[in-house]
Amino acid sequence: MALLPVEDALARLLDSAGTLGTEEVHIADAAGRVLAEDLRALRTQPPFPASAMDGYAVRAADIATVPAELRVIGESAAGHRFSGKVGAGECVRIFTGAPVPPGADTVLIQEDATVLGDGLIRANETEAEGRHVRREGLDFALGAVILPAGRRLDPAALSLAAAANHVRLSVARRPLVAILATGDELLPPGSEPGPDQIIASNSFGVAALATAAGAAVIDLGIARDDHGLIEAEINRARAAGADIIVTLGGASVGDHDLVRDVLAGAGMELDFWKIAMRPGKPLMVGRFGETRVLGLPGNPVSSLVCAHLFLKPLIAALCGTRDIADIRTAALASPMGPNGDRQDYVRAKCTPGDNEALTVAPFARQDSSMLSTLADANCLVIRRPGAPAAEAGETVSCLMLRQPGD
Ligand SMILES: Nc1nc2c(c(=O)[nH]1)N[C@H]1C(S)=C(S)[C@@H](COP(=O)(O)OP(=O)(O)OC[C@H]3O[C@@H](n4cnc5c(N)ncnc54)[C@H](O)[C@@H]3O)O[C@H]1N2
Ligand code: MOO
Repeated sequence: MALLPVEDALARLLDSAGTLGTEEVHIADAAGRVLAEDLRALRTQPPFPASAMDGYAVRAADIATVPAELRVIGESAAGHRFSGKVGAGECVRIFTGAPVPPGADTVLIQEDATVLGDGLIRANETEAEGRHVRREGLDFALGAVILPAGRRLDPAALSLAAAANHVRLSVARRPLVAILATGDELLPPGSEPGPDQIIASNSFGVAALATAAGAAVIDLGIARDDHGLIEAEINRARAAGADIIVTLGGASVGDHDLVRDVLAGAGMELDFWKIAMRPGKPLMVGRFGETRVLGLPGNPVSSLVCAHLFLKPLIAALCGTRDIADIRTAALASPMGPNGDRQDYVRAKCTPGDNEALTVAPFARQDSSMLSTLADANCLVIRRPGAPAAEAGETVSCLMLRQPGD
């Protein structure tokens, strides 16, 4: 039977994945969270016509012909407005951010004025009306939608929300991701492995990816290849209220690959198992009601590549937003052979050239057990199923894992 294409697998995974409800968080704790509803300004910014420069608040008509002498009748500083009005032949010393007093319509920067003493200045340049004046509401007006629902609260969004006087924000509840490693051979880092043992690594990368994507994570540790032990951990994840259960390993066809059987026995509804992808063929997706299950293959590279392609977008969808993969085109530094029938994600390194155009060098070794090559890669060259051989210099698509050149 033909394996499920990657795009179809992703569409099925994301189908009906909506937000998990909302909660309020203090703005200081809201970084990376996703707005649950449109955010409206609670104030107008700037709340008054404000000077954009240090200088003198003047009437443009008074300096239409220069040089022109003006009388300084007061000062307007940020936080301390001048309470009077500027009349003909008058001006007010003003600083950046300060309210422009009534009567004045322009700010003459101080570089264009000479202080004459006795409360007088001389304007040496003309200035158009409204110059260096930020009109009231230039940034946003009371009641305006400043950020849409679904916007991730990045640095600019957080500062904007704060400027609009929000202190608590309604955000999508974080999905809870429970991660379970399986395998008799696995020990946690810091252990002294026996001759047949290795260190369980996948949970750490997958947890980091899930956290960065906006999830809360519980690490269920390592279950041995034992039906009862794996089932106990799955039950623990469900009791903890996991929205996504991620299993690592045991997803393939070997005699000790028990995960799928255990999950099925526990009542998981299997959506699909095995997809047309390399690495990551044994990916398994199912659900216990609203709890989604993502069975990632045990090979470390397969686990992380699947987490990038499937776990990240699923977390984003459950947060009410979209994960848009960073895919760039690059010229191949060396030729690639024809691809097989699975979509291949080839570990590679992208480098920007003089004109910013990218060149990508695929690595010779593509074993899905090799974390050293994955850590060295800054991108994955996407090779379509059945893609013909590609010459050096041909353009290919690269899924970025880090910045090019990094
Ligand atoms: N006869 C077949 N054999 C395999 C097939 C197949 O189609 N037919 N598929 C291969 C592919 S592709 C993959 S990927 C692996 C996936 O197997 P599992 O998901 O069952 O993973 P395991 O067998 O448990 O482990 C594979 C490998 O990864 C190591 N591992 C597992 N968990 C971790 C962890 N948390 N941290 C670090 N390393 C881990 C494990 O020791 C094994 O070396 O199956 C192929 N076989
Ligand atoms: O597809 Mo497996 O994930 O090649 O190593």
